[in-house]
Amino acid sequence: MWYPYLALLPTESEMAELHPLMWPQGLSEEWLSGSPMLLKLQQRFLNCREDYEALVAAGGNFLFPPEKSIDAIVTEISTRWAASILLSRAFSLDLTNELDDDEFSEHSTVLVPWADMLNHSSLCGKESCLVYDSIKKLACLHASKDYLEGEQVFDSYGPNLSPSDLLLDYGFVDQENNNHRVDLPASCLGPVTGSANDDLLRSIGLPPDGAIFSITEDGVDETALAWTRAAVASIKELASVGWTEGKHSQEKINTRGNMSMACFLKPVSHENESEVMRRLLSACGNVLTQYQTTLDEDHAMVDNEVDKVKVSWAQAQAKLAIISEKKALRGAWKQFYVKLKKLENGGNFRRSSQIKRTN
Ligand SMILES: C[S@@+](CC[C@H](N)C(=O)[O-])C[C@H]1O[C@@H](n2cnc3c(N)ncnc32)[C@H](O)[C@@H]1O
Repeated sequence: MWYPYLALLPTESEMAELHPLMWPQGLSEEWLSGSPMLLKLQQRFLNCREDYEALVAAGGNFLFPPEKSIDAIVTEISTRWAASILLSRAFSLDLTNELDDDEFSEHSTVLVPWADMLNHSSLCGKESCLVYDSIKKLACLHASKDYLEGEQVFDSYGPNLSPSDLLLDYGFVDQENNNHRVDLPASCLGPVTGSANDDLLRSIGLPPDGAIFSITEDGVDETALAWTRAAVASIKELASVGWTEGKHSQEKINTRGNMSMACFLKPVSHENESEVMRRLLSACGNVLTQYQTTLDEDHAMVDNEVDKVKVSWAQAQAKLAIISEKKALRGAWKQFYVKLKKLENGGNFRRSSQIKRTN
C-alpha cells in the first residue's frame, strides 16, 4: 500500500544536496564556519552515530537471512538518511481528544504520508499548519489563499521558524522568511558573578552551561533579560529579590528561585542594567567576528557564482541562513548599543519600585 509513497521519497544520493545531515562533515564545517548552527549540526551528527551503533548492536543488519545476500542496510549514512527524512517530514500534532476533559494537550511527532509532499512557504501563516481534528479523526490543512488550478499549493512548517531552523531541519531557506533569529548558548554572555547566581539559575532549570537564548533584530526577550540580570547581579541585589546563597531548603528551592527570577523581569539597578547591556553587546560582537565570510561574500554565494565557480544550491542555502543570523546579530547589537549609551548618559533608567512610586 505504501510503495507509491516510499518510491517518491528522496534517495540517499538525492538527499546529499537536500539536507545538512547528509552533507559531508568537512563541507558543513566549511559552509557553516563560525555560525552557532555548526554546533547544533555537529551534535546531530553525534546523535546519528549513537543511533547507528545502537541499531547495529540490536542486530539491525541481521534482518535478512544471509542467503539473500543483501548488503548491510544499517550504515552510518543510511541512519543519517533516515534521520534527515524524519526531521524534514515529521509533523508535531496534538492527538488528544478535546472532548476528554481530563486529558492534557500533548504534541506527538507523527508522519502523515502524502501531506508531507507539500512544500513550505513563509508567506503561509499559522492557518496553513497541519492540525489534527480529533472529532473527525483527520489531519486537516487550510489554504492560506485562493489557488488557481495547476498552481503549486504550499503549507507552513511553522509560523515562527527562522531561516536557521529551516536550514537545519529541512535543508532550505525561503527568501520570504524574515524571522531573523540566532540561538546562542548562555556561556556566550561570559561568566556569572558568583556561586549564588549560579545556584539561582540552576534552581529554575536554566544553568549557565545549558541555557540557550535567542537573539532577534529587536534584541532579546524579557526572559533572556531576566536571566542575564540574575547572572550578573551582586550579592546585595540577589538578597533584594529574596535569594540568599545556601538559605533555601531543597523542597522550596524551585519556588523561591522562580519568585526571585520574576523580580529580575524589571531592571534592578543602574549598574546591573549597564552590565547586562555590555554583556549582550559583546556577545553579539564576538559571534559576528567568528564568521569566516563577509556579508558581500555571502551575497555573492547566494547569487550563485564566486570567481566564475558555480556555488552549489546547498551552499547557497547555508549562506542565506548565515545572512539571516548576521541580520539578527547586527540589529540586536544596535539595540544594545543605544540602550547602553542611554544608561551611560544617566538617562532612561527606572527601577520597578520607582515606576510604582511615580504612578
Ligand atoms: C516535507 S518535504 C516537502 C515535499 C518535498 N518536495 C518532498 O516530497 O520531498 C520537505 C522537503 O521539501 C523541500 N522543500 C520544502 N519547501 C521548500 C521550499 N520552499 N523551497 C525549497 N525546498 C523546499 C526541502 O527539501 C524539505 O526538506
